[in-house]
Amino acid sequence: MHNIVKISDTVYWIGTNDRRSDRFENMWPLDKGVSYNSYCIKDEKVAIIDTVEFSTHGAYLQKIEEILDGKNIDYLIVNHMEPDHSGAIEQLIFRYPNIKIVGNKKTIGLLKGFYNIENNLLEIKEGEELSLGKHKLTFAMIPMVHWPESMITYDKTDKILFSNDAFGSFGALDGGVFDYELNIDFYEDEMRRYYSNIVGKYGMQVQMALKKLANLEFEYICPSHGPIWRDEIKNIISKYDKWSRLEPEDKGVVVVYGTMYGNTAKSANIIARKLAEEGIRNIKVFDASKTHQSYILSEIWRYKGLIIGSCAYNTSTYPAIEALLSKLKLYGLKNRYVSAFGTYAWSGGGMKGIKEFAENSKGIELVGEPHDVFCSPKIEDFEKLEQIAIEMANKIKEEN
Ligand SMILES: Cc1cc2nc3c(=O)[nH]c(=O)nc-3n(C[C@H](O)[C@H](O)[C@H](O)COP(=O)(O)O)c2cc1C
Repeated sequence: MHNIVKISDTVYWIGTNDRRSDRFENMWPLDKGVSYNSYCIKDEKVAIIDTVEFSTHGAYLQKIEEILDGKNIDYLIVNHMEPDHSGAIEQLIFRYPNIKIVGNKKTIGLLKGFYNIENNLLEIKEGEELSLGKHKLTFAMIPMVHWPESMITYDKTDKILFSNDAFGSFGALDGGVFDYELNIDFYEDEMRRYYSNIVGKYGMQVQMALKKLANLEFEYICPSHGPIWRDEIKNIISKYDKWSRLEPEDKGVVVVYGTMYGNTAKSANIIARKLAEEGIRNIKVFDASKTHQSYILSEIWRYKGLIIGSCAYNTSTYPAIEALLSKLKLYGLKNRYVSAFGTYAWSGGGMKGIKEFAENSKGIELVGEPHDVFCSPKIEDFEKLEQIAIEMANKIKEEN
């Protein structure tokens, strides 16, 4: 068989890679692509778990045809209805008209909504079992991770967890599919980016899902994007636990600023240099207009310290910083130290949004005295900006 990956004797990865789309959800950059993972269990009965994004359905159907070798598909299990996974359902039904679609009550509503599908449905409930012959599958609901119909499928026989978007990552699968075949650092970063961008708002629901998983014994986690996890299962579960509790992973500081003419950037550089002199080794500096929010959010999820700067812009915070703050508020960022700085030329306003965010968000501690620089930083500003860095560094160093 060509380009078909076996997880066990009868379970296959039949996903596709997308290196063509610029953005995921038309928003998050896909510099290194993304995979849409689908799986096939070929037992007495044949089940497919999720499909792929529409644009890759050609390669997908070809793989299925090769694996089936003339057999029919009995079930399509729909763990998630987001179109990057449900995008080839219509094509699958067209080729295999007797296929029964398995989902929960909410899946069934969305099948009608997106594709006008109402027939040949099998509604399953939490804990119910579906037998394929040797393979016994059970289902658990993980609502709002990150859609209401989200569920996971567990293969009791081969101890495989089909985890839906949980534990998924950006990044196409460049040959390697299993974690032990890959450079894990890259996918860990892409998993953090996926988590913070896509799932970040639903930490509480992820915590509930993790509690359900704790009762299952599995040898493989097969998510809907990115690598299949075997050797790194403990590691990725512990990362998910941290991220969903909004606990930082590492000591370090993100410095992010919004600037039109570079004066706010000067202040950011002064702060970053002082952080380094104070012994902070992980310092990530971003111009919010240049680096996509996707990457900045990911680093904010990683580190405990966050220093935000903005020039005044029409009495308010610079739009690129405002957009970032609005995401942080929506996602409920907490357990962070935050400092503020700004630049202005008449009545100010750049730091307004940052201070409001730091003062009004639960679990955020404002560190240091926010400092607004008149036009461009001068000697008298340097000390105040450096003081912010010193106080932030002290807080970070106090952490275990
Ligand atoms: C379009 C525009 C709007 C501005 N709005 C304000 C404002 O509302 N209040 C203020 O004090 N300064 C305002 N400024 C001045 C800038 O904040 C100031 O020049 C600052 O030094 C710019 O920093 P930067 O070099 O980092 O862009 C504005 C400047 C521009 C170009």
